[in-house]
Amino acid sequence: MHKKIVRLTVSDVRFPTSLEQHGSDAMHTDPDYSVAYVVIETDQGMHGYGLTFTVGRGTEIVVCAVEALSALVVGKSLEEIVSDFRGFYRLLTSDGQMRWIGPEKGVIQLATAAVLNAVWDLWARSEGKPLWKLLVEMDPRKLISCIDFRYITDALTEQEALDILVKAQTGKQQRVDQMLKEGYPAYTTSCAWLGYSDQLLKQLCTDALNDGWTKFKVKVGADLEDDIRRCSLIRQMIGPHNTLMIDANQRWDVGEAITWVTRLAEYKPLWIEEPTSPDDILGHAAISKALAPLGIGVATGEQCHNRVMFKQFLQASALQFVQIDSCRLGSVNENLAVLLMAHKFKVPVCPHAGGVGLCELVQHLILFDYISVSASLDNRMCEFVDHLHQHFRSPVVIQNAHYMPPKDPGYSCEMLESSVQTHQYPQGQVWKNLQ
Ligand SMILES: C[C@H](O)[C@@H](O)CC(=O)C(=O)O
Ligand SMILES: [Mg+2]
Repeated sequence: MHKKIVRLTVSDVRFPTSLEQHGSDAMHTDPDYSVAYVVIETDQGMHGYGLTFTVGRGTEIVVCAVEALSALVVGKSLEEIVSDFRGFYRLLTSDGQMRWIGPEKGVIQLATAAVLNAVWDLWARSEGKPLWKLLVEMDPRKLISCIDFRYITDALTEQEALDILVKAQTGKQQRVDQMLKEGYPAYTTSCAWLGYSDQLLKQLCTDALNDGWTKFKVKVGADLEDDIRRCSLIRQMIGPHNTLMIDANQRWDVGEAITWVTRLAEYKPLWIEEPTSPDDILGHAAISKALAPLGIGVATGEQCHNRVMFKQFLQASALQFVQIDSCRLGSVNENLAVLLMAHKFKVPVCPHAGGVGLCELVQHLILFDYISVSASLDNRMCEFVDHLHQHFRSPVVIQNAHYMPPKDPGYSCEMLESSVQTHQYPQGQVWKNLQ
């Protein structure tokens, strides 16, 4: 049946997380976790929900960008879109006038992600499947037809991508069954935001260990003595066999990153995340080379804005862990391209999640990666952050530090209407109360 999109609405929804320093790091000291929240509606009354993540001020600019894109979506039918999803992706990202304010980066790319996430949600709902299942059960050729290969064929051709997907058909059902039983391994960032006191860090780490967590990420980068104290504390608490990662959120220059992380090497971090500017591919390559003898890898991606950047990171051996983000890249379409490139370059994918709704979204992509692309869990895990899940209709389910595959149809990012109303900025009650 034809499903024509007749309306797109977008809301600026913010949560005052900065009040308690949730989400704080060396560069984002007062984040208010927020979303530009998109709802599309068809002439038959079906809805698709999408979002992109932001950290407070500036969300109104993303909202404007979504409004600018809406004319390209409203009036199209879902069938028309998915029969040539690559073409539709290009329509949004290559509009002859709007591409000037990108292309495929910054605010316009965040807005593209929000809109396309809603379209993917609508597609999965219309098929009655959670998104990961829609992807896993899709014919490989159809999947490939959703990806824009422009600018990446020197690293991955369509044929190579197809071969990867076809090869991974073997053993697929066992991996589906395994995921349904055990879930996908996760790590937690919730214990050690930069603004948390040592006392809170200890309390949260104790709780997390009791809940079965074995992999922990700590924010670093503002003050070396603080980092030494906090890393030493957390390493003592988790013991030598659990995994520690550190995240500097782009705080350092290249040389400074190498010196600083070398000082933290005794705490045996698996990776240093975002050591320097997210655009500095050769800088990341230099850091990777310098830290390799210490057994520390470089992870990045939460602000890597498109497949072309990821291509170069991979070509330059500038990262050892690919951190896809469901809202930074151009939705599922562009994430598929990066998952396939990472597989070709043999680099594990450990997605960025957290924020508002990022865990809900990215769990679908990493399940697809395991079942249909990588077929491996080696050195792989997905971030989890324990904030704001109560605002979603189908929140993530974590069991024994694993993401359990979502069962509800769609892409899991429909928010509760009451949460949207009370947190709209600036008119929602939560914000009125703070004035
Ligand atoms: C501002 C965000 O909370 C950021 O610190 C998240 C992040 O870097 C991560 O989860 O990794
Ligand atoms: Mg990070």
